[in-house]
Amino acid sequence: MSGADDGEQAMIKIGILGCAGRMGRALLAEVDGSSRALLSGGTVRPGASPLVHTADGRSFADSIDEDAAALFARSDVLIDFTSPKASLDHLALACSHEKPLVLGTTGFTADQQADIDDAARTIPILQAANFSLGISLLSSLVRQAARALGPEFDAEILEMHHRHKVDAPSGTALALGRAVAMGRGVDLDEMSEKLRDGQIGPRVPGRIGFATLRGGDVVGEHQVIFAGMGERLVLSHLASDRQIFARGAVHAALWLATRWQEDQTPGLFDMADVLGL
Ligand SMILES: NC(=O)C1=CN([C@@H]2O[C@H](COP(=O)(O)OP(=O)(O)OC[C@H]3O[C@@H](n4cnc5c(N)ncnc54)[C@H](OP(=O)(O)O)[C@@H]3O)[C@@H](O)[C@H]2O)C=CC1
Ligand SMILES: O=C(O)C1=N[C@H](C(=O)O)C[C@H](O)C1
Repeated sequence: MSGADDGEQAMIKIGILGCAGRMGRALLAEVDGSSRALLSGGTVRPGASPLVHTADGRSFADSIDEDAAALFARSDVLIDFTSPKASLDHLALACSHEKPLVLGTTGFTADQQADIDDAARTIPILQAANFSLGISLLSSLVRQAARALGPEFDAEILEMHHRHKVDAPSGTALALGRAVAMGRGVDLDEMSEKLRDGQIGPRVPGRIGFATLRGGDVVGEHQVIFAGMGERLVLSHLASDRQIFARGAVHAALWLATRWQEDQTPGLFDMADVLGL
C-alpha cells in the first residue's frame, strides 16, 4: 500500500504481547483480517511453543517468540492482554522504546495502576477494562442513572465469567462501580462492598455492592442493579463472542498509533476517547 500522495492511510504495524492466550489468539485473527494493520509479530512466555492456532483454524508462527524487546522495536503500537506482572514489564519496554501501548489486562493493584498513570506522562497508553462498544455505552448510561436515582436506590453490580478468569471483581465490574460512584459524586474505594458472608447486618446506605460468579465458558456478563422501594432498574450487557474485545482493541490501537504519529503527545486514554463519547 502506498499512502501519502494518493490519500490512502499507511498500514500500522501491530505487535501482540501474549499472543497464545484466549485474547491473544483473538487479536492475531483480528489483526490478520484488518485492511489497515500489519501483524509485526507476537510474544509467548519463555519456553512456550511459538506455533499459535486461532479459533477459526489459522496458524501463526512467523515472528512469534519470547523476545518482547525485539517486538517493540519493529512495531508501531503494541497490544497487551496478559497478566498484571507481565503488563508492567511491557510498560517499561513501551517507555524505553517510546511506543504506544494498548492495555487490556485487568486486576492491577493500586500501586501498579499508579505506575501506568506515571508512564502515560511519557508515552500514549490506551487502557480499557472492556473493549466492547456495548460496555462503553453502558458506562455512560450507568453514570446517568446513578446521578438521577441517587443513593436511595441501592446499587449492586453482578458479573459472571468463565472458569479460567483469575481476577475478581472483573475490571469491567469495577469500572461500572466507578461510573456509579461518579454519578453520585462519591469515591468508589470508600463506598464499595465486595465481601458478604455470615451475620453481616442490614445493608449500609450508599454502599456499592459487588457479586462475582465464575463457571464454564461464559465470555463476560455484567448487570448493574439499582434497587429502590417498589421498583428496580437493571442495566445489563452480555458478551457472547470474545472477538468483540479484539475488534475494539485493534480499532483502539489504530487510533492510538495514528494519533502518536501525528502529534507525539503522551497521555492516558480510554474507549470513550476513541469512540468520541
Ligand atoms: N479489556 C478487555 O476487553 C478484556 C480484558 N481481558 C483481560 O485480559 C487478560 C488476559 O485474558 P485471557 O486472554 O483470557 O487470559 P489467558 O491466560 O488466556 O492469556 C494470557 C496470556 O499471556 C501469556 N503471558 C503471560 N506472561 C507473559 C509474558 N511475560 N510474555 C508473553 N506472554 C505472557 C500467558 O502465557 P501462559 O499461558 O504461558 O501463562 C497467556 O498465554 C486478563 O487480565 C483479562 O481480564 C480479557 C478479555 C477482554
Ligand atoms: O477475563 C475475561 O475474560 C474478561 N475480562 C475483562 C474484565 O475483567 O472485565 C473483560 C471481559 O468481561 C472479559
